[in-house]
Amino acid sequence: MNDILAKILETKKAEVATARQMRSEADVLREAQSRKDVRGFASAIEDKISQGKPAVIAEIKKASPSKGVIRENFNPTAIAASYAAHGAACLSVLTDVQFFQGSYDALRQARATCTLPVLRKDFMIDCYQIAHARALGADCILLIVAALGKQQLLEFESTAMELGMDVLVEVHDRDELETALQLKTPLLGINNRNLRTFETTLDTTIGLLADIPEGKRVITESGIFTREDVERMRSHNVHAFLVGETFMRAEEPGVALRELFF
Ligand SMILES: O=C(O)c1ccccc1NCC(=O)[C@H](O)[C@H](O)COP(=O)(O)O
Repeated sequence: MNDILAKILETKKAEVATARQMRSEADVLREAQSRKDVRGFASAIEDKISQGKPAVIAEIKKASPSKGVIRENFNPTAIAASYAAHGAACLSVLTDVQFFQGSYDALRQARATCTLPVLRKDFMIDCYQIAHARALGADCILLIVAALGKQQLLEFESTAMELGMDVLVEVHDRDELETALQLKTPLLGINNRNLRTFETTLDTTIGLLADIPEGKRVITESGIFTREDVERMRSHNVHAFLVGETFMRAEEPGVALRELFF
């Protein structure tokens, strides 16, 4: 696999190995288990939707492999406060340093600023990262089917759930969907972006909807830019959205959220 996802996953392996040398998994797990402050991520999404509103997972990301630096003036505290003031259901915070210029502090600061539940947006390849996510304060983790085998998905999901976190499982095509449906989590992200080619089309979400059973909450991810995009999704009964770039390019991200969705 000579692509960006493969490079990211290789880098993660080295990162986790270094982290393990700095601090044992048992120690991280103890801290994760001692935190009793988990916020309901899935329930925050359902609350919005039950009120007839779109559920927006508002992303905090400075840069990405496909777009380079997206936001120069990057202040996670101010961005989180802005999102919270303008109707976000949840936050998604990039913690990957090398490819997204994220940080653990960004997650800590964003979460400390508001009462919204927070997704640790990173590339999970090891149980160590799941425990570390909760130790940092994350309320939900992302599991990308393209990055993991079935046994890892099941194991990581159960570790996250034992720690009280929700799980967002992410797919891009029908085969990945079939695997994702074997997990317990109701949160099913469909990434409109192909993580290997960066091609992004909302047709990806629309094309998979017929194969998704009752009981799963579809979250459309990436490439949402206009009110027409939002209306198109809502006309297909998709009411949960994960949006980054559109908000990150706006002077006031929360105002951009309100204008796009409300
Ligand atoms: O965005 C990338 O370049 C990327 C590359 C490799 C793996 C993941 C990548 N992005 C993560 C995401 O999918 C987005 O941050 C998220 O869905 C928000 O998308 P957008 O609203 O288009 O910023």
